[in-house]
Amino acid sequence: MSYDYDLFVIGAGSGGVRAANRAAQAGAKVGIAEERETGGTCVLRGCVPKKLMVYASQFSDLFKDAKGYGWTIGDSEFDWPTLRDTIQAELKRLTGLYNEGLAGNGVERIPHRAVVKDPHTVHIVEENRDVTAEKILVAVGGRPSLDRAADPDRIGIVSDDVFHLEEFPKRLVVAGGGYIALEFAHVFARLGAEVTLVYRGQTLLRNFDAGISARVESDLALAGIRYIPETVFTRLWEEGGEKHVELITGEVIDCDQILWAIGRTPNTEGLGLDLAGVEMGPKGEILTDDDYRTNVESIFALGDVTDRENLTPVAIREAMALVSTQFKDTPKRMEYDFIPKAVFTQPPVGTVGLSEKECLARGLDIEVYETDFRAMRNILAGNDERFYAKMIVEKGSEKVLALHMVGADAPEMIQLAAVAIKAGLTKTQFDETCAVHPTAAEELVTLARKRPGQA
Ligand SMILES: Cc1cc2nc3c(=O)[nH]c(=O)nc-3n(C[C@H](O)[C@H](O)[C@H](O)COP(=O)(O)OP(=O)(O)OC[C@H]3O[C@@H](n4cnc5c(N)ncnc54)[C@H](O)[C@@H]3O)c2cc1C
Ligand SMILES: NC(=O)c1ccc[n+]([C@@H]2O[C@H](COP(=O)([O-])OP(=O)(O)OC[C@H]3O[C@@H](n4cnc5c(N)ncnc54)[C@H](O)[C@@H]3O)[C@@H](O)[C@H]2O)c1
Repeated sequence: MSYDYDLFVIGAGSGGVRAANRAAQAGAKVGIAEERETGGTCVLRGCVPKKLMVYASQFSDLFKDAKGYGWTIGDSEFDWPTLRDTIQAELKRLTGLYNEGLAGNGVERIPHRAVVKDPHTVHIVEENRDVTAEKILVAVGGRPSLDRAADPDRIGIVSDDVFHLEEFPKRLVVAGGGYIALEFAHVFARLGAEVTLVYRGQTLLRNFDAGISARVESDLALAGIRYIPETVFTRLWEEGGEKHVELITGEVIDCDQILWAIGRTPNTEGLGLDLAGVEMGPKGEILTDDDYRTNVESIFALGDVTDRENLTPVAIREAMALVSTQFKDTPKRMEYDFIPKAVFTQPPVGTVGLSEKECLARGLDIEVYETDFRAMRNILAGNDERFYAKMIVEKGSEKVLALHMVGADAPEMIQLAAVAIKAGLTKTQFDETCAVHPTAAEELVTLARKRPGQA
């Protein structure tokens, strides 16, 4: 049987684009459909514009810190439309580069919504035509969730909307306690907004090590962010040019914007997967085996739509493993242990390996080394920000199992520490590595302080 394509990819985000390019480079005939712009969440509504906003927001602390170093800074003023429009122009440039990359590799790009019709057929909705493929890859990602019961009129915004706001919100209320809620709470607070964070749970970043959660919570106060845990929104409304949110406690907060950052939902609604017989989980995530194959032999899925580890580098590595296995005859699998993670709070989080709680739950015999200091840079600045690090070491083997940090440059440090930790290096090997002085990172090769009570 002959098909129009060897591989047809639905969704041109981080995972889809990488799979399409690599499969085409390996000689496959590839098509890719995208209903919005090429690049997907990370490039257009996630990592990239978020990180640019983080950079923009860091200037306010720099201006404050500069005084202690002898600088007199005149009145500084932040202009939201300038930042918003500059970011959008940069994203347009990046989308263009992604399109050029696909074209350069000979991938046929269809700028429309596509849905699955049967195990080898994809329907291009706007063109009302079908294409056939030997293999179909579903890489449609996810979208921000919101609580429809509390917000039936959609008064609140979601992360996608943040990058297009007409006006800068002087008072922002955020629901959530994960990556997105925390990153935006810090960004907006530093850009000058009065921020309130409302979280339904007790422990922020609940899947992280408890040391990180505790430090991230105390850093909210340093940033001037009001934090209300164990609370949810019950009602949102607009009146007199303002937005209002009622909390389950009965308190009403008047504000300019309300941001839902309560998780993401896989984009599988109306995608035809049920017609093709593809199995999905309770959130609508696509279930696959370790080679990204669904229960339907010719249909594959990866990235956020599978709701494993919803991170760009994971989607990209999954795509490369898929192409190696399916199109290059060199089977490969993504390794999910030791995925380094960063949360771009201020100061940011960098982490790799199991949390202390997970180590204990697995019955591992561990030693915990901790450090908590005020970095040199902050002393003259009169800035109370601290650096926290926890290293978890397996007793006996001395292997470093995990490193959890909150502090300036932690995401940059964790990328490199992850190489050593994934390679299975021991605490002694860390200690035998000469320090770089004066840095905060040197603490990682001089960690001597075990938690009190440990031998
Ligand atoms: C605010 C925010 C910040 C983030 N920050 C980070 C970060 O700092 N670091 C990090 O690693 N990760 C971050 N992420 C997560 C990261 O963006 C995702 O993990 C990554 O984009 C997943 O890639 P993907 O290919 O699975 O899906 P996506 O990038 O979401 O791509 C899916 C694409 O499919 C398209 N599509 C959907 N349905 C159809 C259809 N039927 N037909 C055609 N096209 C369709 C969509 O329009 C989209 O372009 C962030 C996410 C958000 C929301
Ligand atoms: N730096 C990064 O790498 C980065 C940044 C942003 C997003 N991401 C990815 O995107 C995913 C989605 O991010 P997210 O922050 O939306 O989800 P999340 O799952 O990380 O956090 C959502 C949080 O909201 C809480 N919540 C749920 N309902 C609530 C309610 N009604 N009121 C208050 N709180 C409520 C949940 O308990 C949870 O803690 C992340 O898990 C991550 O994989 C990564």
